[in-house]
Amino acid sequence: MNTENTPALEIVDATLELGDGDSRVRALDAVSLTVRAGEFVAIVGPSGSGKSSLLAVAGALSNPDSGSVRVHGTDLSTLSKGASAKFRLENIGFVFQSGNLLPALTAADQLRLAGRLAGNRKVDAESVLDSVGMAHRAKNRPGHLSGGERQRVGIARALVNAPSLLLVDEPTAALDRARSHEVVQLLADQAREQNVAVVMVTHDHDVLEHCDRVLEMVDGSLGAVRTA
Ligand SMILES: Nc1ncnc2c1ncn2[C@@H]1O[C@H](COP(=O)(O)OP(=O)(O)OP(=O)(O)O)[C@@H](O)[C@H]1O
Repeated sequence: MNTENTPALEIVDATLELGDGDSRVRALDAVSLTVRAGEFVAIVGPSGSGKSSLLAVAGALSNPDSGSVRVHGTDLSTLSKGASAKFRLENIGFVFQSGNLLPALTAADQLRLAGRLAGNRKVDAESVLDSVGMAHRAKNRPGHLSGGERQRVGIARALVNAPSLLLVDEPTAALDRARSHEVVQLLADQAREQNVAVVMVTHDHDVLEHCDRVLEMVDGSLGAVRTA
């Protein structure tokens, strides 16, 4: 059911418990979230409220105990471990706190490797880097890039296989205020231009103006702070 109207992400009543015995916690408590293609959603909330757990179930990294998670119409619980890994590579992009780039590879090679891992040998690394304003740094390794530039390359790498869903974890944690705005504006631009759904977890309330919707996680429950 890969029609144009299918949401990029549809989580219904997801509950996830972590830990054992007395330390068992309900990281997700009947969480529902629908994100359309091209939409940019921010998730805020205190430490330990369940934000990373939400990204983990949305990214097919863990299965909820109950409820369902669909990415572009595919119910993630129906996938075997191998199929889940393949699905993740082809359909979901991840952006981490400080880019998480491989030190030995040039910016262009980071993208080519991500393409090859997903069976995509025809990656036009230069043009994807160009779309995030980094074509002029294609031959640089991460050690010769600024924090903001590393984050841009990380975003380009996450987009290289044209995912339906981009999951972004604290992208501005290592950046100053000006670079933070630039990187989150870039995510907003990419959501629109590539028609990709973006879910970003952040503690940085300063950058929320770039998002279409802001949701707050409290004790495993998700509520709206601002709607589009
Ligand atoms: N592997 C684990 N085993 C047991 N409990 C865990 C595990 N991972 C997380 N938790 C607990 O689950 C709850 C939700 O954690 P989660 O990491 O999703 O929160 P978070 O909002 O992302 O926090 P932060 O902002 O600090 O990263 C917390 O109470 C945490 O202590």
